[in-house]
Amino acid sequence: MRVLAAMSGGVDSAVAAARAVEAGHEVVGVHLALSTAPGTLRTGSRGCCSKEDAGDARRAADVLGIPFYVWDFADRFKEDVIEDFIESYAAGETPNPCLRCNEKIKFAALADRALALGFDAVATGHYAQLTDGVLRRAVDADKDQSYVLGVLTAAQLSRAMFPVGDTPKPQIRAEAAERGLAVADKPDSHDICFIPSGDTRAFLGAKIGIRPGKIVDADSGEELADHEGVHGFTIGQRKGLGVEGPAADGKPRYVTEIEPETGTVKVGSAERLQVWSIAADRAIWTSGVAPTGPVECVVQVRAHGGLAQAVVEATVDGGLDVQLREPLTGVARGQAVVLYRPDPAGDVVLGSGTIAGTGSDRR
Ligand SMILES: Nc1ncnc2c1ncn2[C@@H]1O[C@H](COP(=O)(O)OP(=O)(O)OP(=O)(O)O)[C@@H](O)[C@H]1O
Repeated sequence: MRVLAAMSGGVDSAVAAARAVEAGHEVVGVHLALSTAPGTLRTGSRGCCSKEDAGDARRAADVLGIPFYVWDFADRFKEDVIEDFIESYAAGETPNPCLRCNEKIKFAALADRALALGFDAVATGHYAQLTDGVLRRAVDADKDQSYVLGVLTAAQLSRAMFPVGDTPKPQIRAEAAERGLAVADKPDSHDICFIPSGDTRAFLGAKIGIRPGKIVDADSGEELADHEGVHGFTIGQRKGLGVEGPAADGKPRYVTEIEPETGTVKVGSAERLQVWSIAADRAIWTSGVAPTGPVECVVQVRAHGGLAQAVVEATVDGGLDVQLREPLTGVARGQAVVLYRPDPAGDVVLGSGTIAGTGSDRR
């Protein structure tokens, strides 16, 4: 096969490319330039956008003896990932930009170009397993990225390869060292690649500006404080509320509701966070076919944790109706609900939807 290896400059994608070569594929490496101003980005740390990362990717490709190119996808990334992220937060949601990047950039724009150039597949260093179109969690549970890949359609999965998903991360580092790849000890990337400071609130504040609103007690309706915009909050957040002390009953307060129209952020007790049902839109079924009846699943509602047994049904408008068998907390609009097969391994991805609403009544 002709395989395009997406090389970030990190250790995982370098080993992924190496394994694709070793498997006998004809491999070409590509680094995506995702920032419109790479020169202004930090050195020393990790992310998607620095010149240093492009150089590391090129050196890895040299070691592997494969052709290497840098493709400029900065405009697409800005439009489809960064702007979507900002708009989603401004609308009171909590988006996951990695998920959007997989859906719109790596396995869409990049894969489309690869296909047009005669490649059969795109290989990445994502930690997930893919066999005969079946997407599964990675062997290394701590590194598993199946959640952010759960948005891929059957067609997108049919041209993807995840060569490192069957191996624990420490082994990948050891393998990189054995292969003479200089990135073997490069630190893992963390957080959001286009916010190198890690300060999401400051990033959003600079982009969205100040949109004042009130923090209100969810029980009494009492106004507790002013805030500078709903983009500073996420469901389940406890710290940084700017509200003095606990509630009257002595219990800590959490963000329980965000109303973007009025700019109201409601805070209340942990019990108010309990969710028993989820409405999602933009459903995707990895098999390519929506089931006709209810399906038993294990659902995951954020990148790390947030797992529960559920019964899921496809809705006529292309969404999902998720009825939980046990309550979940911290379920935010804009995040994905990813569905896993409820067998003991619980590792096969069945599909996903984007969380559009939640309900607190048990059906
Ligand atoms: N700028 C980029 N150019 C090309 N491919 C990229 C880029 N950023 C990410 N990727 C691809 O997407 C995969 C997952 O990205 P993620 O940011 O989660 O990687 P990572 O955990 O830092 O892995 P790595 O060690 O390869 O950087 C990478 O392994 C790589 O294949």
